[in-house]
Amino acid sequence: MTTIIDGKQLAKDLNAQTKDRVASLAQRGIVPGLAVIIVGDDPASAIYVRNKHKKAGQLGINSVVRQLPATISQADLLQVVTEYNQDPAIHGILVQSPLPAGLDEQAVVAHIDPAKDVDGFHPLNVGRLFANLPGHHPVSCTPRGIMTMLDSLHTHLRGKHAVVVGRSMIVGRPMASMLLNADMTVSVAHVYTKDLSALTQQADVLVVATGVTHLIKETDVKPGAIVIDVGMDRDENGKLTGDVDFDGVVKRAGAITPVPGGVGPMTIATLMQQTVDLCEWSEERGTN
Ligand SMILES: Nc1nc(=O)c2c([nH]1)NC[C@@H]1CN(c3ccc(C(=O)N[C@@H](CCC(=O)O)C(=O)O)cc3)C=[N+]21
Ligand SMILES: [Mg+2]
Repeated sequence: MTTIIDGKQLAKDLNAQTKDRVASLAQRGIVPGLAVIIVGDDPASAIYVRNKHKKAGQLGINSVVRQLPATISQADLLQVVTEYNQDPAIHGILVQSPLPAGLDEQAVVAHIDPAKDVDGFHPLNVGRLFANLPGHHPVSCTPRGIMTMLDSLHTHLRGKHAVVVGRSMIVGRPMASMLLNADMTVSVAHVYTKDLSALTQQADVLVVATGVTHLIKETDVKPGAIVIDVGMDRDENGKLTGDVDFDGVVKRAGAITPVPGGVGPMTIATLMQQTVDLCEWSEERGTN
């Protein structure tokens, strides 16, 4: 029997925990604050930001959405980040990706106070994850949410083989680091990988984040494998689908995430979790 990993339900469970933590903070007069900066008027980004804002409100997080024109200068954008860096009511800052052409996204991310870097994209936090340094630090929300999904299966990961397909800064690379930090043997595949299928067939845990619709078929998967689909692709009818051919792979996998209703909802729930983490950590340090 194949386990369908219910990302919606897991997100609900995680959000309930986050809401409890927010309530405990409220008893001490503390409200976690999240600043979401959105530049330009990309309609998909607007929907994502609205969803995050709505979820934050439901959990008692104070979310501030700052809509900026696509014509804003790099210097003015950095100044907005500075403003939130200095605002004690804000614990997490997120700059919605992608930024319009002409703006330097890496420079903007590097300008965020690492202690408020709720996406975990700041180079300092990327380095902390890569080095597996001890202590509190934010990490990329999608792979962290995937680790929570893996935890929910209560399977032994140590020494098992994880194959991550995709090497982006947001998913593939931090995912590989987290799986390595969980004592897995990790392979990272990408667009230049030769004989991808021979590699993916060795995976006990297979994470696919390529943006290539239905790249992974039933015969690419080891029987009983855990298959995590990070794809958010549109099929020929405009319907959301993944990088994994779910209908085929579900026959062979031990566990699999659907799209939609898998990794996506967990990403948002993890963002909320990490906003509250940042708030609690700043309280522990006494610096906010
Ligand atoms: N700085 C930054 N941080 C982000 O975390 C970030 C970003 N920029 N830019 C855009 C991407 C995209 N992203 C999604 C999160 C959840 C769903 C999600 O909940 N998806 C639902 C379905 C949504 C639908 O039906 O369209 C699902 O998979 O079930 C989607 C997309 C976060 N992003
Ligand atoms: Mg999903």
